[in-house]
Amino acid sequence: MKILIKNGRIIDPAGGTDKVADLLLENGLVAGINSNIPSDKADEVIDAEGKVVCPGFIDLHVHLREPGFEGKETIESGCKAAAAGGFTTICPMPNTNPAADNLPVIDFVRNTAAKVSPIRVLPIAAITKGRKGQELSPMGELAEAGVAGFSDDGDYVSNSSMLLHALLYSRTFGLPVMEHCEEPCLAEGGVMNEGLLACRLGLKGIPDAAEEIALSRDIALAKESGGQLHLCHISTAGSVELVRRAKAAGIQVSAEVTPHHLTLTEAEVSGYNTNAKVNPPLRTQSDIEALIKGLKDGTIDAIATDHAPHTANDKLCEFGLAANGISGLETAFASLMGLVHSGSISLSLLIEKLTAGPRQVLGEKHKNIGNLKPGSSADVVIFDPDEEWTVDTARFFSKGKNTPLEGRRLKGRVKTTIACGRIAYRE
Ligand SMILES: NC(=O)N[C@@H](CC(=O)O)C(=O)O
Repeated sequence: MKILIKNGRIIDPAGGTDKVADLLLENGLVAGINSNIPSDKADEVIDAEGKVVCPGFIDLHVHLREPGFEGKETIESGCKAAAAGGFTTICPMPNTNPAADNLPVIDFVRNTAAKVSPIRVLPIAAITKGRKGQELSPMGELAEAGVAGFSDDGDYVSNSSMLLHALLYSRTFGLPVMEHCEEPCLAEGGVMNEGLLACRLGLKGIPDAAEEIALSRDIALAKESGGQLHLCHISTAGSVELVRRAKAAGIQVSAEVTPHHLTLTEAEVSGYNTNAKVNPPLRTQSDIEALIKGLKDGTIDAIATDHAPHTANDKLCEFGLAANGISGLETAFASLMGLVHSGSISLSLLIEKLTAGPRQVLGEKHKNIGNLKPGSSADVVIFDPDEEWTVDTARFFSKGKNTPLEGRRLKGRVKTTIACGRIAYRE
């Protein structure tokens, strides 16, 4: 099977490419980039004039909810949503029921994905059994089975000795330990960012310190162990500075930020909108500025959606009782394009943080994704950077309609997603 993508602006940050040319995909791999590749060579020709062609996006952090919470999302609905969002590789988190802390659950996720998913699914296994923080999961067995990393996401591994050992083991596996940094005593009962607005709304806040204390301890443990620490969804200016200093000191640490923490502030919560309730909470404009600076100077390695779908009932309730999370796969790219259109970041930086950046966190084993070098996996997204559209959750592939972006105009639209040389999504 040969697919020829003609006359697109090909941007591949890993290969330093940014030019108008043709891209040929053959037998699931990138065959080459050239000008005027003859069309008769291809089974399918896609006209990409005026569009951008880049490596398929990689999302280090999604919640697919299956097994256990199929009312919120299934592997099939989540993977279709991902493909529609331009993602060709996603890493589902293990906070399912049962938790993905053992081989049968990991196998179930992988086998189901193999049957129903148009894109690549690289599951993350739990750090501790049942994500309870008491006893390590069989990390060696899970690593051998090919999981992409370890995380108790949704919960912080409070026991320092437990996390130290997980980091020590991660060294032998060459896999990231992905931490949800939240000091539970400080965060307890909090439902939004701590500050004046929380006071005015009468809601209990979560202070920056809850994230920063947790993250500081984790950095100390990464230094102690030499393990590969990855910090999930960092959200405060203080966290950016702590990661910056850790990297400068040579500690092996990487970090991700979500599209919502880069584009939305706590003001979204003003009308007690439960669709803006998320963990970590939406913060302030100065946090956004620090996070963008962190993307630009390399402190933050990747943008990850933390796609957290919930049912309508999970959100149709008092603010304090509503579930945390934003369904993000289908709006991530376009909402981030807002940062490009406003001049806050460049298009190539955005693409880098959705492709080469997360690829690096996954390690050498996955070096054939996140770039368009010949021989790499034929994972490609074609998008129109200027097309405007209105978010309509009724049209989401995701079962999770929980987004504060409903009805918003966004600029930038995914047109075609190709994963492993096959069309995964076409508008
Ligand atoms: N990010 C979220 O707001 N929610 C996550 C878990 C979590 O990180 O709290 C979820 O699984 O729903």
